[in-house]
Amino acid sequence: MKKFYITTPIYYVNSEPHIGSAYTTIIGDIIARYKRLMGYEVFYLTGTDEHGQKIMQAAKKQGKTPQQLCDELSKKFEQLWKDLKITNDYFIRTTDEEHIKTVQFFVSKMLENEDIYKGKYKGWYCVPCETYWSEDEIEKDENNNPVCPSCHRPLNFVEEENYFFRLSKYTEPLLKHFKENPDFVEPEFRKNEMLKILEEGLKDLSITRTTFDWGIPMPNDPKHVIYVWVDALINYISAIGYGKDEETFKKWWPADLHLIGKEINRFHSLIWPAMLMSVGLPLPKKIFAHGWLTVNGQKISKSLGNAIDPREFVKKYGNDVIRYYLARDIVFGKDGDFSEENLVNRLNSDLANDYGNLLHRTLAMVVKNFDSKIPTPSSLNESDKELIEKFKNLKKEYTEYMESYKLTNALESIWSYIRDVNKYFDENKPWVLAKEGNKERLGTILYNTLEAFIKIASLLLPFMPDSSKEVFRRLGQEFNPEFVLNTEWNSLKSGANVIHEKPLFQKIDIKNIQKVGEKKLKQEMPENTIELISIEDFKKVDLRVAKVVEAEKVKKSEKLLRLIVDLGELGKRQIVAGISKFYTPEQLIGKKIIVVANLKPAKLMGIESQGMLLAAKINDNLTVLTVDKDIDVGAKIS
Ligand SMILES: Nc1ncnc2c1ncn2[C@@H]1O[C@H](COP(=O)(O)OP(=O)(O)OP(=O)(O)O)[C@@H](O)[C@H]1O
Ligand SMILES: [Zn+2]
Repeated sequence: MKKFYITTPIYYVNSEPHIGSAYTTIIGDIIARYKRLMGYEVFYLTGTDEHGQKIMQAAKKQGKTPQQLCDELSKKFEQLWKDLKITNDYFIRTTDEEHIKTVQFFVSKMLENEDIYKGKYKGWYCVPCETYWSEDEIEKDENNNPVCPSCHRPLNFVEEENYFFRLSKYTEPLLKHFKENPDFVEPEFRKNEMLKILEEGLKDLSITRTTFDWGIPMPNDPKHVIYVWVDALINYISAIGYGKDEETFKKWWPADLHLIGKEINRFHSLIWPAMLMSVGLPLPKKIFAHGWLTVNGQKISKSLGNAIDPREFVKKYGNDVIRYYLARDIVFGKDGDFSEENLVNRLNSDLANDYGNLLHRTLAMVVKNFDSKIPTPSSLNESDKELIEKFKNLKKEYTEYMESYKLTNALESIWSYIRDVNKYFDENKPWVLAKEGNKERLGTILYNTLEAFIKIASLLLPFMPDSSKEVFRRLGQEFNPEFVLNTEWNSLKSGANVIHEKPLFQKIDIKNIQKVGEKKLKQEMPENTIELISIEDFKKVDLRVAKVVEAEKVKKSEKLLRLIVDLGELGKRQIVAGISKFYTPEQLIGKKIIVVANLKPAKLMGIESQGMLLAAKINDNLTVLTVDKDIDVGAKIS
């Protein structure tokens, strides 16, 4: 039997799942169900990533042990996948005893192969991404603080004795693999990003940490815990028995598809393949890095606080509608804004109007003219033959698109056919035939429309499992989409009793909906958690009213302005502020603003800044704080 092994990333259990994590899992489920429909034996894997500093910090914030936090949140992920009817075959947790053993076994092999050495790591680390960054990779924020080039959050400086993986050694073999397997990473533009990194040459990777212990101990030196990404990536083989059940492992490995978000492509397309090369295992066949769901152009994420709870949407619109919307409206591979308006539009026009209504109209006529029984077709004319021919083309197109993961295109093709079937129905005017009493021709048209419909429902099964099953029930057919698709035409059993109930999809008036909107999920990330401070802490900050007396742009900087401000009794100060995108120097001169007067001086682009002005910022908007009534400069703020 043909087999297909597909994986999602394992999700960090630092907070609850959101629509972004659901997106990957739903897309994975669509692909898994499609492959099963095509006769493959499928293993669909998902799970949770539970080690590392990020989880440890989240647990600490909540006064829990990391294990407690992991147990609680991992359950929520597992439950959500059940609620969303995800057909994963296994759910792996990186705190599973078996996984821990496998990771140690894998790393021991890397040690045996002399791919690991001891060294000193000195550089930056992003806890939210659990990623190391070198000095030349980091970015700076407007206050010149180092931030992560991937998620733009603050970085920690790390200096530790670590074990390193000789990743650099695999630059050439990886380049060769990329050249020999041009479809290894998709989409193409994501592959090119990886090639660029490879062409610059890979650096060795620190793969252990010593400053905390929430991780898997290094087998030869348990003071060190294994870097959480090394631990996480191994899940893809530990779940299928690597190192303990050779037969199962051989059956499934190499994976056919690692489905991931674009921000973790480097780990999957470079580091993971190098790790596999190191222990002599074959590489996965394909890595597909999809885009992000965004809100107002920003990534939906737990830590950005714009997370949307998928359960609310499922409750309101149903599982199939969400699945359809995500696959149809967000072009697979690219970023796309998640919008409830667009979702409702898709529901109304594609699902209720084009699709559901066709079944409704046809069944109404079967009830009225054929005593609720599927009629028997008679001889075919040109328009019938064209309908059949067009389905053959659709099936071919659908298979090609689905095989290359062009899910959005596959749905477009199906809808183009649905419009053809609607046209076939309308142009043959069955209501006229009914009036004329031409039962033979009427029966043929209704039969063909329903045959087309059950075929469409079968193609849609991976996308909308509930409504597809419902179509079989309403047409009084045994649920067997494989049979329907493998039968050229006339798969429907005539004489079967149909069920004519309310339409498959109900339209919703966009004006009357109360939007589910953004529901803030619990925030566990430290930088976003509101931390309580005492009044004494607040009093340490000396805030004063100051007047801007001079302002100019800092040469060679897009962001910085140099200001001279008058603080009255405290004299004049020079302040450098990252507000040039929002204010011209002229707009600031004469303004009374708020300044932190007791901040340690710091240099920005070589210019000393002797304080800091206060400004409010959200998304791409910034405003400098001023006073409501006139007051003397130097006035204290409390
Ligand atoms: N906005 C999104 N759009 C599409 N996929 C997403 C989105 N957010 C998360 N994912 C999926 O989840 C994976 C990352 O999982 P992770 O647990 O790190 O979620 P996260 O919300 O991005 O985390 P955090 O905000 O805490 O950094 C991505 O690779 C992708 O598969
Ligand atoms: Zn980051």
